Amino acid sequence: MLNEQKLQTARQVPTHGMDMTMLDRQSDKLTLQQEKIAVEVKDLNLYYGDKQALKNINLQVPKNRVTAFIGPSGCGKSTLLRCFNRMNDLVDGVNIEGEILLKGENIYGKGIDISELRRNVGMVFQRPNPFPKSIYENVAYGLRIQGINDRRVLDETVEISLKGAALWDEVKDRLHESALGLSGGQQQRLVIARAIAIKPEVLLLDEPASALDPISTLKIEELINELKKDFTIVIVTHNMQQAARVSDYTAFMYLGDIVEFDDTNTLFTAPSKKATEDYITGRYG
Ligand SMILES: Nc1ncnc2c1ncn2[C@@H]1O[C@H](COP(=O)(O)OP(=O)(O)OP(=O)(O)O)[C@@H](O)[C@H]1O
Repeated sequence: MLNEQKLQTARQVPTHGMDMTMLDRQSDKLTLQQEKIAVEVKDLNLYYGDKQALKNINLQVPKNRVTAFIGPSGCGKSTLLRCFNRMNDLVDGVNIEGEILLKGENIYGKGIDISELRRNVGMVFQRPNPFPKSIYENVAYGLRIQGINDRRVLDETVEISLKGAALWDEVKDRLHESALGLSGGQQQRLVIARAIAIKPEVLLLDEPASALDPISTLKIEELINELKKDFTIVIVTHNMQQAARVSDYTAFMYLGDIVEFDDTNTLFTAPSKKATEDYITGRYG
């Protein structure tokens, strides 16, 4: 139902005051068929005890793109994100069925090395969580636990990662000072530098800017746009404008289902499901 009339209608509905013209930044419609797929979710069900939190999820996450999960509180966004690096394994009473393929291998299969998985799939949380160590040691941490202590390699990685996280200029003269002395926005970029230092395939961002002020939020959004050149990014956000600004593809979730998944432009301007339209136009959620 992506006809011109529907597109016009969808563009006319009020969308939480969102400026939908920003979505015209992509002149060409992205199509999943033309993408390389980084992660594939197949028939994924997740139960917390008796309660089913994810219902038969099937999803292809395109490589070197930003994919956003949106939907009302409790719909399963964070739960789905945490499946990508098996963070839910840590929850008591959780039961997971189905497959998630990363580089063709089922991460829930037998013989999977969880530490190796988490090296390949990095994660950044809502609240910045730097270690109580120096800025330098925070970024070098992942290499050190791999046994890499060569000063030249560490120096180079710290510099490249901090540059990659758009933080280098602000901290290059205080690398050996405590990371806890940085502002919240700087700490979040430091945590991103720490995550990218070990060159993961996929970077999971769970509401990475929701605890930050507007300027820091903008910096994180700009950073996400840069990082997708090197990483596949999946982001959970409550903020629909943010999803529209930063993502290439968006999944709208409701009650544990993916109701609709499409390129962001289409999902926000011409959703094919009424539930999606109701959500993005503020009728519920
Ligand atoms: N550790 C847990 N144990 C039991 N139930 C849980 C647990 N974590 C989440 N849930 C339940 O699973 C469902 C999905 O939660 P989840 O946190 O994934 O939703 P969400 O869409 O990310 O919500 P929010 O936007 O509020 O963060 C909710 O009903 C929630 O109560």
